Amino acid sequence: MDEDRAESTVSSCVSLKSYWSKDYPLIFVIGPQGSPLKMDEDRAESTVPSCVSLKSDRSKIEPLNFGTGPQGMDEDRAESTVPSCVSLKSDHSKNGMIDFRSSDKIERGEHILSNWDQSAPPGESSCSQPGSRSGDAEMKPKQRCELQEFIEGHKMSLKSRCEHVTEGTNEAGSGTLLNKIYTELYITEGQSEEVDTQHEVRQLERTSKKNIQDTPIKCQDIFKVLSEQQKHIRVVLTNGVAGVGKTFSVQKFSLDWAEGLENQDISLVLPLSCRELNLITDEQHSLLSLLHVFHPTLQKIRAEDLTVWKLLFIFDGLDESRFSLGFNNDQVISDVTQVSSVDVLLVNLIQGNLLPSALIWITSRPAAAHQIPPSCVDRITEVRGFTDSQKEEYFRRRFSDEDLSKRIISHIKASRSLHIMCLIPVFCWITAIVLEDMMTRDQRGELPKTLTDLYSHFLMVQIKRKKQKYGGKQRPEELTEADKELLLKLGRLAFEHLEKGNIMFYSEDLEQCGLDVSEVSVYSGVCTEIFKRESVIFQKSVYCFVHLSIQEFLATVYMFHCYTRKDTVVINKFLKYSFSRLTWLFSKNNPVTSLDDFLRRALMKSLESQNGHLDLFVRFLHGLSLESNQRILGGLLDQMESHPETIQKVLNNLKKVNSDKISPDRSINIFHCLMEMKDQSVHQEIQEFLKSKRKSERKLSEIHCSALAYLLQMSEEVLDELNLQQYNTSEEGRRRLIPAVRNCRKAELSGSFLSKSHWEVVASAMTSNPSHLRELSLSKNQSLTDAGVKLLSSAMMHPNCRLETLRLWCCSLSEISCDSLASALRSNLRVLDLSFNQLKDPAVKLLCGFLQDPLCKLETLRSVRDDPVLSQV
Ligand SMILES: Nc1ncnc2c1ncn2[C@@H]1O[C@H](COP(=O)(O)OP(=O)(O)OP(=O)(O)O)[C@@H](O)[C@H]1O
Repeated sequence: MDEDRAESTVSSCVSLKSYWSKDYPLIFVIGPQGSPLKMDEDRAESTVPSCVSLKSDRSKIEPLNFGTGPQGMDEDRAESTVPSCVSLKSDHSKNGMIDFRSSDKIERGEHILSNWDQSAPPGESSCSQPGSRSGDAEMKPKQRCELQEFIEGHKMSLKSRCEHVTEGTNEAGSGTLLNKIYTELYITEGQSEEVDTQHEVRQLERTSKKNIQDTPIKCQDIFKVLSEQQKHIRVVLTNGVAGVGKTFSVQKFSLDWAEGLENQDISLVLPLSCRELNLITDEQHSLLSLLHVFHPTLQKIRAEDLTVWKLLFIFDGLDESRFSLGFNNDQVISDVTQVSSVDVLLVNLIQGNLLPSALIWITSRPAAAHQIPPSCVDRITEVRGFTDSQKEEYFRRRFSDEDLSKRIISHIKASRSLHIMCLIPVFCWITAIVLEDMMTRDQRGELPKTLTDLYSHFLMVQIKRKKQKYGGKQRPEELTEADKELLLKLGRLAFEHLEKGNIMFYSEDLEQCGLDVSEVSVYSGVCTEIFKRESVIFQKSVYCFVHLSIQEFLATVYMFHCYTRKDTVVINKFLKYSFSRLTWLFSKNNPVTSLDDFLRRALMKSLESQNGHLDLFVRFLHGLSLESNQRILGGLLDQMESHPETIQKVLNNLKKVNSDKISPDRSINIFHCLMEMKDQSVHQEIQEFLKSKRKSERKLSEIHCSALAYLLQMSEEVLDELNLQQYNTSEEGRRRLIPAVRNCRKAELSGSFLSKSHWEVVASAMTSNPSHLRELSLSKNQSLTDAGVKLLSSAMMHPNCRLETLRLWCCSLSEISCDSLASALRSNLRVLDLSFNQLKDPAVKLLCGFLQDPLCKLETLRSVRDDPVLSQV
C-alpha cells in the first residue's frame, strides 16, 4: 500500500455477519489526511457569521446558519485511502474496546483524540467566555460568540480532514485534494432490491449493464425536497456495495458544507463512523457525551444547544456496526443527556424520539440496510458507482498527462472485464495505479487483460513503491527473500481469514501468522493500519486489506505457493470439505496428484460455497496456473513447469465439470475461470452462436450455456424472449441459462426441473432495478414447492416488479401455494394461469376473496378448476 496510507489512522470494518451471509463486502477507507489546518481567510470570513447575526431573535428558534465547519467524517477514515475491515464475528474484535479517558476529563474539556487536538483547536478568542451556564433563556452575546468559535473550530477540523485524500507515493499530509480527484458518482433515489448474497465482483457485473434510466440525485441534494409529492426529508438511507463511494460521498458532502458551499441551512454536520462506534463495547453514553468523545472540538457544547440547532448526524458504514439495532425495543430516550447504549441512542435518533428535528444520514452496504425499518426512512438512495462517462472523467481528473489518460481509457474500453470492473471506483483506483505504472515505464510488457494479470501487477507496483520510499539496494522490480516471506505471511493471514470469513484483523491475528506488526505498516498498500496506534481512544490497532479482492488475491498466492511447495497439510485441510457432497468425485484419502487435480478440487469446493466466497479466489487460482502470470510476480511463486498438456487438461475439466444442483450464478464462475486462463474458445463460440441464424441446430455444452447466460445477462439489449426449450442442450445446460432471465421480457421456463437456487434467480430478476420481466411461464414444473411459490409471490409484490403474466399450469399447486399467490394479486399481475392444478375449494375461495380487492389488477384468471375454462374477472 502506498506509504501515506501507512501513516494514516483510518480504519474501517465490516460486519462479517453481513459480509458472509449477505453482501460480501470490502472495505475502504479513504482518504486523506490531515495536512496542517489552514483555512483560507476569505473563506473563513465568508462562511462564519458574525457575532451580531447571532443576536437576532430568529436564531433562538431557528437553526443558526453558521456555515461553519462540521466535524464530520471520522478522522481515521478521512485520513486514509485504505479500507479496512474487521471480522465482526471474531472474538478479537469483540474485545476491541475503547479505553476512554474518564468522563471528568471529558467534562474538563480535554481532548481525547490526539489528532483532533492538533487539527482543530477551538482556540481562545477575545469573545470566548468559558463557563457559561446552560439553559439561559437568552444566550449572552459572548456565549454565542464562544459557541460560534467552537463550531468554527469543528468546521475547520472537518475541512482539514476532508479536503485531502492520500493516494500514491505522496508524503503523508501532502495528499491529493479531494476536489481534484472527486468524480461525480451515479446516485439514484430508490434502490434496486438485489440484496445480494453474492460476491461483489459478480454483483457489479450484473449492475454494470443496468440501464441508466433512473433519476439521478446529487449527493448534496439528498435532504432536499425535490418534488411536490415529497414531504420533509429527515432520515436518508444510502445503500451501495463495497468500494462504490459511500464514504467518499460523505466526505464530499462534509467538505462542501465545511467550505460554505452547500447545505448551509444545516448548523452542524456530525459524522459518527459506525466502525468507531463499534469500539465502544460495554460503556454507556448519552448522545451529548458521545459527541464530546468523538468531536472534541465541541467539548463545550451544551445539551440545549443541540435542541436549538439544525443538526445532521451521519452514520457511515452501518454494515460495519457490531451492534444490532433493536427497533422493537421500547426504551425511549428523548433527552440528550440520558445515558444508554449506543444502539439504543441510535435507534431513538432514527425514530425521532431524540432530537426530532435532527437530520440523519445512514450509509450502508445493501445487506445491512434492512436493519432500518422502511417506515423510519424518508428517502433511500443508492450509490451505483460510475457511469461510462464518469469512468472516463475519473481517469482524466486523476492524470494531468492527457495522453496517458487517453491511453488508459482506450485500454480499459478494449478490455470488457476491466471496463465492467471500473464501475466501482475502487477498481478504477487499482486499475489507474497499475496502468499508470506500466504505461510510463520503458519496458512495459503486455498490459493486463484479466483480473489475475491486474492484481499481480498491482502487488508488484506496491512493492516497488515501498522500495522507492524506503530504499534498498536491489532493483525495485526484484523481490528479496524478506519481501517474499512477508508477502507469503500476509497471504497466509488472508487465506486463513478468508476461510473463516474475517476481513478485519488485530495484532494477535498478525502475530499468529508470524507477521511483525511494524513491518506490516511499511506495506501499507497491501495491509493498512486502521486506527492510529498513538490514538488514546483506541487502544487496539486494526488491520485489513485495502480491498476484499486484494485479500482474495493474496490468499490465492499463498495457496498456490503451498501447492508448489507440496504443503499437503494446508492443501488437504483446505480441500477436505469438498469431499462432503461430492464424494463421488474423489476418493477420500486420495492425495492431490497433479495441478489439474488440485484445481478441479478447489473449483468443486468453491462451487459448494453457499455465498460464493471462494469465487474470486478460485478464479485467481486458475489464473496463477499460467506461467505468464507467475512471472509477473517476480519470483514470489516457485516457477512451475506447467506443461501444455496439463493446462489443456485443466481447460478440459472446466469445460465439462458437472455443476448440477449448484446455483446457476455460481456455474458462471466456471466460465470466468476459463477466461482467467486466457482461453477464449468458449467465448468466441458463443459469439458466433449469437450471430448464427439457426441457433436451435447448434448443440450447446453446459459451459457454453454458462457463457451464454453470462453474455445475455450482460447484454445492453434486453432479450424479447428466453425460451429454455429452444436451446439444443442438456437439462443441466438449460438450467445454467436461467441467469439470463434477468435481462429478458418474457421467460419460458416450462418443463424444467428447477430448484430453490433457480427460483432465487427468477425472484431476483423480478425485483431488480430495473426489472424487465413482463411474462413468466413456469408451467409443468412439478418441482415448484410451496417455498418456491412463496418466494415468487413476494417478489411480485416488490415495487420494482413489472410482471403482468404468470403461467403456472400443471404445477401441482397446494392450498398453501394458492394462499401465497392470492396475497400477490395486489401486484401488477393481469393474467394468471393456474390450469390443471386440481385446486380444491378452499384454495379457490382464497383466490376469489382477493379478486374483490380494489388493488387487484387481474384481468384474466385461467381455470382454477381442472379444465382450462377461461374466465374474465
Ligand atoms: N467519487 C469518487 N471519485 C473518485 N474516487 C472515488 C470516488 N468514490 C470512491 N472513490 C475511490 O474508491 C475508493 C473507495 O470508496 P469508498 O471508501 O467511498 O467506498 P465505500 O462505498 O464507502 O466502501 P465500503 O462499503 O467498503 O466502506 C476510494 O478510496 C477512492 O479511491
